[in-house]
Amino acid sequence: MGLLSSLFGENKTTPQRDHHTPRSDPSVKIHPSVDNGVKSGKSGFTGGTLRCHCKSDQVVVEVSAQTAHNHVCGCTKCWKPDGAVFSQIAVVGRDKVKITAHPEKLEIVDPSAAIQRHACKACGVHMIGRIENTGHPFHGLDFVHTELSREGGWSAPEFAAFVSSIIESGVDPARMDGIRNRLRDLGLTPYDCLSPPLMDAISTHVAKQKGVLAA
Ligand SMILES: N[C@@H](CCC(=O)N[C@@H](CS)C(=O)NCC(=O)O)C(=O)O
Ligand SMILES: [Zn+2]
Ligand SMILES: [Zn+2]
Repeated sequence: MGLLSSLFGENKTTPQRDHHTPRSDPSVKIHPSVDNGVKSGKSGFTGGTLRCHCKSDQVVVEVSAQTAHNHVCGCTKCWKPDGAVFSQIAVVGRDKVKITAHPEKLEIVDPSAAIQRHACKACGVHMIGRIENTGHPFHGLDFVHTELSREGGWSAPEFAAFVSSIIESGVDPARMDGIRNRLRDLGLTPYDCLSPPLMDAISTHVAKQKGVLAA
């Protein structure tokens, strides 16, 4: 069935909420950091140390500030721990991020992507996502997975991004209602791109670049 006929045709495949549809699917492994409830961040927290999953010669990244805009992401590009359907990812100023051990083990997963994800060649964990394009709305921010640190107190995930994209990793579309409701139960409002404040920030940046809004 084509895309349009699946959306508008008689054989509509999008599941409708009825008594067979679970309100929430607590069996889904969203991400280990949120599956037992979202932990709050600590005020006054000033950063910590991220380590890759290698048993020896770990890549180490020092982050010397609290993160912001932490969220879970369902896209296929962000690194996820084994068994998780979502990644957990936050941003921090790139001047607060330093690779302090084994930078030679890092490689950029996709140099053509807007976010250059530096992954450990040995264990596959993404240590930083960096934007080199100075015109990008998020230039100056690095993306980090704070679960790679032993410290507690990092900013808590606030929402779920790119939720529909989990289907691209093989999740059955029929489970989407249950998974979105599980995210809502956890306090992570599901969006199919980024959250409204972040989408507004991107469009504000683009509007200023185009000159339709005062810089
Ligand atoms: N549906 C796509 C979405 C990919 C996507 O756009 N990811 C977002 C969220 S991380 C992004 O900002 N990508 C920029 C990039 O990867 O460089 C997928 O799952 O692969
Ligand atoms: Zn590693
Ligand atoms: Zn992502």
